[in-house]
Amino acid sequence: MQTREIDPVEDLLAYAHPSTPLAWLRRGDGIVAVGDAMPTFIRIPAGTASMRSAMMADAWRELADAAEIDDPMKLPGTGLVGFGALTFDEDSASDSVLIVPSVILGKRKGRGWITRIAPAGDDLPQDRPDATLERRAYGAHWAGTLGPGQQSPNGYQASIRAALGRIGAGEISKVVLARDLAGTVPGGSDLRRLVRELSSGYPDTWTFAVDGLIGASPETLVTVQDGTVTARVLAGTIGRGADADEDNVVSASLSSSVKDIDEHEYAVQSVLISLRPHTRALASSEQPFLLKLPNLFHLATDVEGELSDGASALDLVGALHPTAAVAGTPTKAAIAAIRELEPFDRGRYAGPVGWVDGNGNGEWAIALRCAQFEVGSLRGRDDDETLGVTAYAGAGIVAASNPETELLETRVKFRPLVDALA
Ligand SMILES: C=C(O[C@H]1C=CC=C(C(=O)O)[C@@H]1O)C(=O)O
Repeated sequence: MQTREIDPVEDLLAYAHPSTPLAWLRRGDGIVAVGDAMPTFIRIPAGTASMRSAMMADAWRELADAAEIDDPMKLPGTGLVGFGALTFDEDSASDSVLIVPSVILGKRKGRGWITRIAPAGDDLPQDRPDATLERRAYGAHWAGTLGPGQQSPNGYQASIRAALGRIGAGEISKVVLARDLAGTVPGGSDLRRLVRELSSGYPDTWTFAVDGLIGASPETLVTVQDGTVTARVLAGTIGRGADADEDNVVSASLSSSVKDIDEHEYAVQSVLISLRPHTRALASSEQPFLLKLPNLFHLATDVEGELSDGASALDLVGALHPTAAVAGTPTKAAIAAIRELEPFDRGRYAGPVGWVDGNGNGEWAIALRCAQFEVGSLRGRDDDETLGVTAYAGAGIVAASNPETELLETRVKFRPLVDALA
């Protein structure tokens, strides 16, 4: 494979495939797979005996070890890259995937590049590596529908009450329960429009499109870059106020809410415990800070350490997932409660989504504020066939949770997707 510096491209998404975009963006920077070039898929289906993230990490290591890497730039996202989306639950019926595109365009801090990945023996262009790049005009505006999914608002509140019973009985301390919205989008929709709207409306999030999973997540599961490991833990949420004064009131109430601070602390501890064996000098701030997004405030804690054992970003994904920001505490009992109290399979919602490179560096988010589009068989599909879509949002339940407030919180978390699909 070969990476070459090119003039930075203004709109990376303009080069992506309209119906199966593969993209990872933040503040206009990022990487996208170009057009129709067929990627290589590493699919880890349901029912595999061992941990799917470990199988993926092994498959990636094998591929990376065999690759000839020609990457003079050595920036995050240059060189050999695989885009991944893993299921939340090992028992999910959905596949976990790692996709290696044959052409990638990237941009970071004013520098642009093109990466071409080809089987050994194939010729790669020596000069003007971007000569054949073609922008694709965005397709017509489209709107989708989203309505009740398998978990109704009443059903959701009933599940929260059941969870509160288990918390009261001492079985669990925290569990994150989600609900779903289901709908369709017209056949032939240019899904890049949705990705573009999410990345411009929520520039501080990781905006992703991987195998039909599209969203804008504020939560960094883990990044690894040249031996430095970071994470951004989020838990504890309140909707934005109508104006600056109301924003001050609601954000102050979140910062002082014992319930939210508790909920947050479980999530921070789960990340610290999982990262500690792989790092030295692991540090996090004592107090969470307020992360302000267009739709809500979160309590946030940034974590940073130095990698001590050569683990790859994918290895750390396996060690960290599922954190208590999306599962609960203790993990096993929380997963059992989720399986019983959520009447649907989460698929890749709340799972790890991101990329890994040939040296084990990478950026991974938790797939939140997202929807799964049924694009599995999209290429070669009839253009007028509508496309199914399911969106998900959840909330952390602790002893002091109120079912109605948590339901409202999921409504606020659905906003990015619901607005962008409307
Ligand atoms: C489970 C979700 O959010 C998690 C991440 C941040 C804040 C959360 C909360 O306050 O409940 C959740 O733990 C979701 O967006 O679907």
